[in-house]
Order: sequence, then structure tokens, then C-alpha cells
Amino acid sequence: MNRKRSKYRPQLPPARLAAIEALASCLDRGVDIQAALDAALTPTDDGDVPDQRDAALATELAYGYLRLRLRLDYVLNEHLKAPHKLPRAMRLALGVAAFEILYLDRVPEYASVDWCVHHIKSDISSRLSGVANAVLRSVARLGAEANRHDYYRQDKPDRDEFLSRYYSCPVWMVKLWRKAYGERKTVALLHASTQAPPLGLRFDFSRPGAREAHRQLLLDESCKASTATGVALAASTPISMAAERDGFAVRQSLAGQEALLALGAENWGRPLWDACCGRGGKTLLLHGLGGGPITASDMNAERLRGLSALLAQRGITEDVAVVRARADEPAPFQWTFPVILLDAPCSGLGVLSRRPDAKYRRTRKDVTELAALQARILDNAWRALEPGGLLAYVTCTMTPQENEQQIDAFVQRTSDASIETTWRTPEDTPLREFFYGAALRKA
Ligand SMILES: C[S@@+](CC[C@H](N)C(=O)[O-])C[C@H]1O[C@@H](n2cnc3c(N)ncnc32)[C@H](O)[C@@H]1O
Repeated sequence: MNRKRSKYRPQLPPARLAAIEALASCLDRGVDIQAALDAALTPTDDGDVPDQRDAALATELAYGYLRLRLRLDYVLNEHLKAPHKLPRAMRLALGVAAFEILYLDRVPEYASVDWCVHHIKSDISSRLSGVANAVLRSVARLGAEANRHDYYRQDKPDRDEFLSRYYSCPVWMVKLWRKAYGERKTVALLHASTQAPPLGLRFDFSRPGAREAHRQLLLDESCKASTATGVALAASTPISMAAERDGFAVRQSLAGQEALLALGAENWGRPLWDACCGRGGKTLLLHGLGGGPITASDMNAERLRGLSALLAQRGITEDVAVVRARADEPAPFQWTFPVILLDAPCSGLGVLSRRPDAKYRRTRKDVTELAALQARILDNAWRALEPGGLLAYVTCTMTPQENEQQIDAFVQRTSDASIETTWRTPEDTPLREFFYGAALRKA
């Protein structure tokens, strides 16, 4: 559906306009950044279609800015007299322009200064355009200094505050990780969160040609890691683009695929209940590994519609049943399953590189509330597991409450449960994403 063009149109080139619109809607109104970008890049009623290059630049700016927002704020604050008195829209525009100046080599500095100063002059306050010009020129003079640790230590902050500024993560997350995982792993998690993740692909080997594409990509120099089901690439290649176009491969985090395989997914029996299936990324991976029958359920109707559409598109009509159900309430089935997958709702702190907006949205309270929900889901799903059966619990987060402590507490209160395997993405992964998993056996 096209969107209405608002009467007021800020004086911005199309990529910057889309990035700033999307960031404002994400940071001020809580819209997920990908949804906000999709909306900002939708053609307007009067036929304005952002071209592919603008869409790519808008995406790079929006994600790049979010990954480094606190670092950029610190740099700007160093050059402003009263940063918090400036209009919010001006701070956002300055942040995006500063990101371009410091991290996008292919955009000349003068071009970034130019669009930003012009926008502030025409759309925000002509009085403040001189301030914008002076600040951005100082940022440009900083150059590589903006990546040096010492620049962020001038006022001798404590270690948590320094890590928060430099790696652009809220202090509460830094404190939680340092306490739970120690210094080395914390820095690995923080560093990964500032970088774009590689492109993860999962192959559909039922398609003739998919095996060959997988084999070729394993040998490609852009291949950073692989599993039996997929690859992670530094960037798209002609082969990967053709594989996506021809339906041999779909985008899916390789770290998530790795976690399922580490829990033995290749050997799981059937029937299987995927109780938090979402749009079915893991449902389809499991279907590819061992077929059905699979019951896929979730509480979110829109995600289930997405899964049903995918199944229809792939011609999978018989052996995946899609059911709307909550997993934290008694299962709507009269029977039990030998295998259950809980790809649990979680705080997502292991995948901040892919979803950097979560850094500014999540709170410590969310972690506690999600851990309580996960505990209810585990207890409920366990009742639907047959004796001798296997329950696989997976999260894409890095908090002990939702991972190790969750599983330890479950095994303590459940006399017929034992831990068979656990998995944590290694801290030196090239994937920049971190998953946790545990396979639990019922006596
Ligand atoms: C990590 S996501 C699942 C991703 C999915 N398995 C995939 O591979 O694409 C967690 C899912 O849990 C669902 N969810 C949250 N609370 C739930 C509940 N109480 N019962 C069932 N599903 C729930 C969310 O709608 C979301 O789709």
C-alpha cells in the first residue's frame, strides 16, 4: 500500500529523509527499526519511489547510527555548549551526519555537513544552523581520534560508564554482563553489537540446485562460517543473490541455525511441537532436516499468517499444522509429543548487532518479566512432553536469568527433568550474534 505524502516535506535528500523519519519513529514512538524503515521507504501516493541506492544508504545510516548512538552523542556533546537544550530533531540530524562523517568513507565530509546544515536552517531553526556547521566541522577534524578509547576517558569515568559510551550500550547492560560473564566476554559482546552481522542464509535442500549453491558459497571468499544447513557471508554475492531469487535459500541467522544443530536437531524425532514458532524460520529448518509432522504454534496471529503463506509458497501443505495458541497456558492438544522446541520470547540481548534499537528499548525489568514468562512456558510445555521425550529451549539473549539460571531452576523444580546438552555461541564467533540453548530429557 502506498503512503500519503505529508504536506510538510523536510529539505533533505531521499536517503537521509528516510533514515531520519525511520529513526524518529523508532526512537520517539517505539516502532521497530525495520518496520519504521519499511514504512519510510514505501512509495508515496504521488509516485515518489526511493531508488535502490537510496534505500541501501537509508538502511545503512539508520542501523549504523543506532549501533553507535551513545558514542556519537558523547562526541557531539563534547562540542556543544548546552546539548540538551537543542531541539530533538536537530540532535538526531547531527547524530546521523556525524555517523556519516566518522564512519562512511564513501560520503565526502562536505556533503554530510551540507545536507545537515541546510536541513537545520530550513526545517528546524535558521538561528541554529551556524552551531550545526561549527559542530560538524569539529567532528570532521576529530577523524580517527573518535575511535580511540582515551577520547572517551577524558573525565575519568568508571569502567562501566566508559564501556557504555565507547560501545554504545546502556550502563545497566554493561553492569549485568560484567557481573555475569567477566571482562573478556563482555567486551566481545559489546564489540559485536557495534558491527553489522554477516548475511545468514538457510538452504532449502528440497529444491534442485540448492546443494550446489550451498557448496559453491562454502568455497566463496565472502563465507565467514557455515553449518550443514546454511552459510554466513560478509556480503551478498552473485551466487547468493541468485540462490535467494530462485528460492534455494532464505535469510536466517546462522548463529540460530548453529544453536539448533548443536542441540542435535538433525536427530530429533517426530511428531514435533514448535511452541513459539513466530514466522517459522526454525519450523522450516526442522522441516528441511526431518520433515513432519510438526505442529507450529504461536500467540501472534500476524506471524502465523506469515508462516502459513510461506508454507503455501513452498508447497508444504500436509505435514505442518499451524495453530494459534499461547505456550504459557495449558496446550490445546489431547496428546503428548516426543520432541518440543521452545524458541522462547526473550530480551534479545544476543542479537543487538541485528536489532540495535533493542539497546534503547529494553530494560532490566523486561529481563525479569521475560524470565518469569519463560518459566511458565517451560512448565506448561513439559506437561505436553511424553516420557523419554526431549525439550529444546533456545534464546537469542545473553542474560543468566533467561539462560543458565532459568534452566537450572527448571531442573531443580522438575523431578523428571535432566539436562542433556547445553550450547552457548562461542565468544570469538565471527557471527556477531549469540544464542543459548539447552536440551532437556524427561525421565
Ligand atoms: C524468538 S521468537 C520465535 C522465532 C521463531 N521461532 C523463528 O525461528 O522465526 C519468540 C516467539 O514467541 C512468541 N510468543 C511470545 N509469548 C508467547 C506465548 N506466551 N505463547 C506463545 N508464543 C509466544 C512471539 O510471538 C514470538 O514469535
